[in-house]
Amino acid sequence: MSIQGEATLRLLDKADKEIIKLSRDVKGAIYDFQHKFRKNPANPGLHFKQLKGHPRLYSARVNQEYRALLLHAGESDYILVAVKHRKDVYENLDRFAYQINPVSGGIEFVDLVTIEERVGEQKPAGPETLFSAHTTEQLLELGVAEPLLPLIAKITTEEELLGLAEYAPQLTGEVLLALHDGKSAEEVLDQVTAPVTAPDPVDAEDYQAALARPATLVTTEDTALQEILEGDFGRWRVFLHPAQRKTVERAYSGPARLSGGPGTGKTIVALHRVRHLVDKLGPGHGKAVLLTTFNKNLAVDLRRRMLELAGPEVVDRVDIVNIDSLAAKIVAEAEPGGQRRWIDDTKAIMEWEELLGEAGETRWDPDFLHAEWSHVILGQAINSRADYFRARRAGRGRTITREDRAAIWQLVERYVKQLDKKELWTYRQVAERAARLEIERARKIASYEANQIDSVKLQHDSGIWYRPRYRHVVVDEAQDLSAAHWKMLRAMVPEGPNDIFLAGDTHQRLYGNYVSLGTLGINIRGRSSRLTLSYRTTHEILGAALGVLGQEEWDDLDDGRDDLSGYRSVLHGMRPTLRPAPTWEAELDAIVDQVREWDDVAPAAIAICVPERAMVSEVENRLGKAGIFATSIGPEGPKLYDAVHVGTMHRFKGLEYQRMIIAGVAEGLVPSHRVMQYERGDALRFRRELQQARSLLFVACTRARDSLVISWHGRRSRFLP
Ligand SMILES: Nc1ncnc2c1ncn2[C@@H]1O[C@H](COP(=O)(O)OP(=O)(O)OP(=O)(O)O)[C@@H](O)[C@H]1O
Repeated sequence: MSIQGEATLRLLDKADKEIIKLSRDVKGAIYDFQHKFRKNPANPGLHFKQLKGHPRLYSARVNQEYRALLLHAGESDYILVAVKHRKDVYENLDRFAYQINPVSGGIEFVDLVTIEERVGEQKPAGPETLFSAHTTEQLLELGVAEPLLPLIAKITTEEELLGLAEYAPQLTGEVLLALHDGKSAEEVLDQVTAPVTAPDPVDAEDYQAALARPATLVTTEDTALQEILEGDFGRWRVFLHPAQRKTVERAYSGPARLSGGPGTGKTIVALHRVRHLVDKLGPGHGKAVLLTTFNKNLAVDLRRRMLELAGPEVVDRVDIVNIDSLAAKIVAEAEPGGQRRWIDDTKAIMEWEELLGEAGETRWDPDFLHAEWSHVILGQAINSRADYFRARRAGRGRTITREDRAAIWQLVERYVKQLDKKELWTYRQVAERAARLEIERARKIASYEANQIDSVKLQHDSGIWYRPRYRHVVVDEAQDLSAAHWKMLRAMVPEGPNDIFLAGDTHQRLYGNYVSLGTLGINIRGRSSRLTLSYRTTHEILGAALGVLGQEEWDDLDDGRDDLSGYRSVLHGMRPTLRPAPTWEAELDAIVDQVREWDDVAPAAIAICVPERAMVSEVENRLGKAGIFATSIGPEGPKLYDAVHVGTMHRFKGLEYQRMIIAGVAEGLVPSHRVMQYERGDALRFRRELQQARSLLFVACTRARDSLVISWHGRRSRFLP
């Protein structure tokens, strides 16, 4: 083998965990080492040499004491698998093992001594071990790393298992934890192993092929190792789960959808996907990629994370904006100088209240009329009374007569006039208008392409050349977009490979927008994938959160069903605390006590979530009086960072905290009295409202990374176990 010339040096997943713990001096030496090595592995100062009995394993000198362990992956590709003290390398070479996993096809390295130390003192193998019910063949078939089998055979406690999983190859840890959670071998094969199984037969010696597989968890960029050494390391930026990486890099022939429970990394995949698409486009093309989401604060967060992941050059080529701001921009562009203010659904319902009060109308409530107008009339672009008489009212529950329709149409006309007079526009109106403008624009482009003559006229009309707005559209929080949003997006990007990529989870739908993408020209059939491993929340918190969802059925944005089978976590911690209180006052006192008890973490690692807006300031005040700095989360995110965050459940979407208290989880609040008013009457409406209330609590519960307290006063919520 020749080692002349330049080499690549990647870092294997989990090697970072030991490197982070080394002293600053050693880290500095690794920094110099990696530069030298990449330039010329044959540099005599590196003492580069093969380890006895390990044809692919090499050591190289980092400094006088420390050695880097390098796995040769063919040609000039090397993987840094560990940095160790000299004596830990040469004294016991049997401690190291590596392989291409025959199931996943990924490169794996294990240091048996380190893992044994993590597992702790064990009793000799006996019948009482955790995995004695499983045969060696079974474990291997599931993808467990063979060199670890003797150690696995001795594990007797969950603590030992967690110790092993921390340093074992990813798949081994996932499989063992899923078995330990009580899943059958068949379930584990189906839910854990199958999604990361290599599609083609695995050649145990072809390390070059293995290096390219998503199952090989290595850094791809030179900068990653530097970031670890500088202590500025986000694992999400470099070690994608094989299922995540597959989705990031896949070439889709049309629109594709990614689903998955909370914390499975959908946003992370969306970010990586954007970078991947920009890289593939090559130079030029302007801002050819759109990255959009529902909430404004999440769009701000996406920009921050996109910068962190890909740097300003990539970000400059991406439009990152929340969907309603995008629609507003399109409308403003078409109608410059407009004076209108835009209002959200809550304000729009207040406008309905005003109108119904003035009209003395009591047959319908403001919620009902707003939904009828938004979903049936605006949603289907109905412009006349006659069309409304014929309109489909799918999913609206309560049936209405012809006379009802006539009366509703009249009220809607009055309502629209009232908004016009006040120069107001609801976001739904803006979205509909933007969709129509974009559809018109797409039509012009198509006619230009079909008939060159039109181009003269087009240029004449507007003075600009029409071209598609984007080459690729990537959507996060897709479950909350409305039909009008999708119509607008569909028109913004020409149909073709990788045109639209959407990530979302219908279990987290908070804004009542139910769509069928197929009917909106977005055909995702055959291009759907799902993530199942949560990186955020512990197994114990996930269990409680799933309990909140009950036995409801959930859609897949496309007339099919979605579920959370296989949704799991490899993180373990305390069970959530369920804490009743006699009164709201007592609950507030308990919040203060709990936050005081959590003085081992920074205030901003703690959040308190409540069902109603008025409760936010009450919590904030009470904490303030107790000398605890607290801040509320507004529409644009938290007002301050170095404080305990307090907000309503809606505000927590997409966020995460180490410790969380969800307070006020009582009947009448969760679900609210407003929801319960539909119990007698509109059955479909009631079901949907109840489902949405469940989703809201589910979202809140899944924001917690490792501690969750749920409290209530009065009667506990029906959603709690
Ligand atoms: N491959 C990974 N390696 C390390 N951390 C990861 C990885 N993927 C995701 N994470 C972390 O898991 C957490 C959740 O990720 P993300 O926000 O993308 O999940 P999500 O599926 O979008 O969640 P939600 O549906 O709740 O919004 C984040 O802290 C993220 O950094």
